[in-house]
Amino acid sequence: FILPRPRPFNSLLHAGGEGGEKEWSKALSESTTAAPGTGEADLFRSGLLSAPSDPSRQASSALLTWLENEGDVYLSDASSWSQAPHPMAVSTLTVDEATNESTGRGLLARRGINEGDQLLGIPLDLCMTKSTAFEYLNEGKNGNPLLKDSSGRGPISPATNEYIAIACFLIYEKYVRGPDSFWKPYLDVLPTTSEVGCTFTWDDSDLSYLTGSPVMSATTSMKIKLRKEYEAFVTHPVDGVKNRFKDVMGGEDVFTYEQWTWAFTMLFSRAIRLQNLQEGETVALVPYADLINHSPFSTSYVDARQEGSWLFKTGREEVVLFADRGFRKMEQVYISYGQKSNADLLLLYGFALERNPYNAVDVSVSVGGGEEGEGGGELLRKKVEFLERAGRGGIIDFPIYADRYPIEMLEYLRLMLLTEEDLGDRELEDFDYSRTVSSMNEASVLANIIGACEGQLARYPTTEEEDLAIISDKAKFRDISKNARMAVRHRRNEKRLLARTVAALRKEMDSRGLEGLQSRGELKSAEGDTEGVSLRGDDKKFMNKKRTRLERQLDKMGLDVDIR
Ligand SMILES: C[S@@+](CC[C@H](N)C(=O)[O-])C[C@H]1O[C@@H](n2cnc3c(N)ncnc32)[C@H](O)[C@@H]1O
Repeated sequence: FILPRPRPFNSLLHAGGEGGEKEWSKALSESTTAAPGTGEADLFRSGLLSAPSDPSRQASSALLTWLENEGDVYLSDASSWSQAPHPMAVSTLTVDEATNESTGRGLLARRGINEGDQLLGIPLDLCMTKSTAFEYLNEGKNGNPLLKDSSGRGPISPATNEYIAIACFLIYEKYVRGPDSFWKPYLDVLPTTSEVGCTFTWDDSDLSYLTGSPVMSATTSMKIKLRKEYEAFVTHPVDGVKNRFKDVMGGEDVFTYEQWTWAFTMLFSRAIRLQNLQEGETVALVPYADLINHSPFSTSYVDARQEGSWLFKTGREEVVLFADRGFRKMEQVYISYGQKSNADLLLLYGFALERNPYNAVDVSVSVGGGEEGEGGGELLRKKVEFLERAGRGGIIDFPIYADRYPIEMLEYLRLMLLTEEDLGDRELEDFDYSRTVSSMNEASVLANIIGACEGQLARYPTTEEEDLAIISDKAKFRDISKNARMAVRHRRNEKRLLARTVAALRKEMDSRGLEGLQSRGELKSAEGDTEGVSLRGDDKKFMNKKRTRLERQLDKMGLDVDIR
């Protein structure tokens, strides 16, 4: 039993609260001003909204109407009985303040927002999930035709990966159902592939600006992965949907690879993993919530909960968001997409940030110096076995941040650079690698990290200064594509981060009196003894390869992508 949602009305008799002076004056002021927040006209005057005739502004309005009509979502800027005015408004013209690049649509505070305020509540059945894909494609919900192949099965099966199910759903609704789709108002606000600009959709000319960056190999393997999934789900001669549903999906202009790439661009850049559902986790495209841009400084995350108050649960689930801090009127509201490096953001979201505390460049650390089986004495063998027992054999990627590197990396290197002399008559198990083993060992560790960073720096065809010169020539810089500008800024930031790490490590070696060991050549003999710690970005000949953070993240999405 759901009460009809009350419509706005202004009677002072229903001011709510305890009827005290404060309530009374609040009610008075709300009833005498046209709208307590910022109306669309105010936003337009401030340059935050385009003209009412602008098609992208009309598409935003159509989305809000759809949410109000189909989901009973309250998005009005007027207050109503028991309902505060909705606190946000859609802007079609947001920009990144540091770079002045367009960041597409975004949500703005239309009045002051307090920390803890609920910002939105979207019913789960207006979200695109594997379940809704099944309801619309397999069961013909809301007037959709029933899709059945020759053996009576629909396109989505329990075994279908969630991302692939939603990709199929998106393409079907946008390109097959088109104007008849229930989801049209939502599909109409989704950007194009090039507006988002994930690196796996860039052309070769734009990609060439990323030469030397670890994003390159991640991009290449993502392309390979998407192509493989396309061939398995769409064009496979027997099991592919083009063959199974020839009449609706078989045509040359639907379920194309371009549409597949667009669907995955939408998924990577705006799908949310809802964790708090009654039935566990699900991946979802959440209309309206997905208009909020990312800030690495935000601590707000979107998640699900049961609709209604703690007393009157409706049994339905909704997606909610609460403000992590106060927002001033007209300020842009941000959420966090997670603690992501610029490389991850560029690959999956098509942008990188000038200020990002989670920015990191991954360097690879491996056991064994050269070809498999080459070199390696007794001590190296023991180290490899020790690491394998600890589940850390083979190659490991460690993120280098601007101001820190993982303690785990130090521990790993201390072990790998341990000499016979350090060992004495003890076993490898007897050491506490979270502490300095010996001055010589510590100097080797720091020198190796410096070597890894310098090795990575040497892989870029341009220097940081050259990149800066390109960025500073404003007229020329504007003339290259947006992707190319992103790439140049990104590679410059990677170089800056690595150079800072090198400088900080040199300083640390100096302050700990370790620089002397290195310059006197004593380190060399220490390294010689270890027979093979190496740090490198792109060697393909590693044994027993470990997964990178991004690979693990993609694996969680059900996409087993090999990014090396
Ligand atoms: C979930 S959507 C947010 C809404 C989006 N701006 C739109 O127009 O639909 C994520 C996309 O927004 C853009 N975006 C989000 N945060 C950004 C930021 N801080 N800087 C630049 N672009 C951003 C990127 O294109 C990203 O792929």
